[in-house]
Amino acid sequence: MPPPLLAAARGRPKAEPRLRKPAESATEAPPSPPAEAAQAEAAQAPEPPQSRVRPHVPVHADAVSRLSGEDALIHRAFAPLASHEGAFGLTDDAAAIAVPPSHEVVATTDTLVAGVHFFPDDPPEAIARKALRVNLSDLAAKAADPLGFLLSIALPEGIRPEWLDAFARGLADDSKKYRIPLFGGDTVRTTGPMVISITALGTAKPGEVVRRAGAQPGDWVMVTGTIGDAALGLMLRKHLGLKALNRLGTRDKAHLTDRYLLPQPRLRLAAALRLHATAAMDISDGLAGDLAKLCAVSGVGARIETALLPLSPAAAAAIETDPRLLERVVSGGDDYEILMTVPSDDLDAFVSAATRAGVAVTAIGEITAGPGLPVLYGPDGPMKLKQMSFSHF
Ligand SMILES: Nc1ncnc2c1ncn2[C@@H]1O[C@H](COP(=O)(O)OP(=O)(O)O)[C@@H](O)[C@H]1O
Ligand SMILES: Cc1ncc(C[n+]2csc(CCOP(=O)(O)OP(=O)(O)O)c2C)c(N)n1
Ligand SMILES: [Mg+2]
Repeated sequence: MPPPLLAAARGRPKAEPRLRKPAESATEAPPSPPAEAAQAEAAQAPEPPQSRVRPHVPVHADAVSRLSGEDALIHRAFAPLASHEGAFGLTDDAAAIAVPPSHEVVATTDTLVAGVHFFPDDPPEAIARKALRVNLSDLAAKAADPLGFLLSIALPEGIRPEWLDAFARGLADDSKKYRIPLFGGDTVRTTGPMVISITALGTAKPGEVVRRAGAQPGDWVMVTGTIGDAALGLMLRKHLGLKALNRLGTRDKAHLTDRYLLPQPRLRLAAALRLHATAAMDISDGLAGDLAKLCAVSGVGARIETALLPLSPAAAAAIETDPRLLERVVSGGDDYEILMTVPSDDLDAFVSAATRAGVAVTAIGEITAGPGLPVLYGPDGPMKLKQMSFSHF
């Protein structure tokens, strides 16, 4: 016996087909009519039915959270971050988000894998914040304003509730700090290492996004903050036993390892970038390799003076003891600073705007006619790098 609903459906008289005949269906696009005919057809066509506007319905999130362990976990850890009404308290299939009028959506995603991007025993708060911040850094490099983010997390066996609560706390802190609410995500079990993937959405006015393509010969090459701290911090974390790093004082060491753990997305630079930068990107893989990518898509070359690189006192002290560390500084990655090019006529205005925004910027070289790989001049002339940047493959 079929269930009553199915039986009723079977007994129903066939409805008139409402779709077009198969020959005209979407699988084979009909030839496009001439413009005049199309206009006439449009004039006669009935108004498309208006879709129903559904009122906002209060969400019974507590009841949902009682359904399964997975729902309870999502409700407890992540729902508090879903402050946007359109995230429906993380109880629906998808979020529905209004974009501010006359803006476009800027979308970016980055994945972090335990053992590849962070150490499994890093503090869970810091892992969460890093996962969000590396995405915010991409939005910052495009001069976009944060709108919201999606979080997918694959958890191995043995992750304790306290770990997840701390992870959620770190994420909540940064979600508030950078005013970027959680729109949704996915939580799954994995038999491999932990994987955290965040997709950040931002907004910008059409044409305002600063591209990697756009650098012009004669532009200044500039960076925010300091370069190389995180790469040296990673060496410290890996206990590579390098004298130059081990000899640093406790505060210097803490500075480098903090810079590895917690990137500082330079979102405040957005207005200055929009006004003055011809090209921009964030430095995730390493200055030399990332500049090479920017040059390649811009069809230019670059000449960098490493003596001009902004270094923290800790990095400067380490390089002074062991000059070979300069190579790590320019190619190690994990900086999450912004690399941008600025026409020489705009330099003063750009530096003033950045300074007003509280972001330090430094000119480190110039864009040359190309295309070609950037050349980095060190104390002994052009550097011959074993590799320009981190690469997964
Ligand atoms: N699996 C993928 N599917 C689609 N696009 C990808 C994928 N991986 C990378 N990309 C795209 O390739 C470009 C370079 O990626 P990546 O080097 O990771 O940039 P970023 O340093 O900004 O994260 C970006 O436009 C990114 O969106
Ligand atoms: C435990 C650990 N080992 C090595 C690194 C170095 N590292 C891993 S990925 C990466 C580059 C950035 O990651 P990627 O996935 O390439 O980010 P994207 O360029 O897409 O933003 C670096 C420098 C690290 N961060 N942590
Ligand atoms: Mg990426």
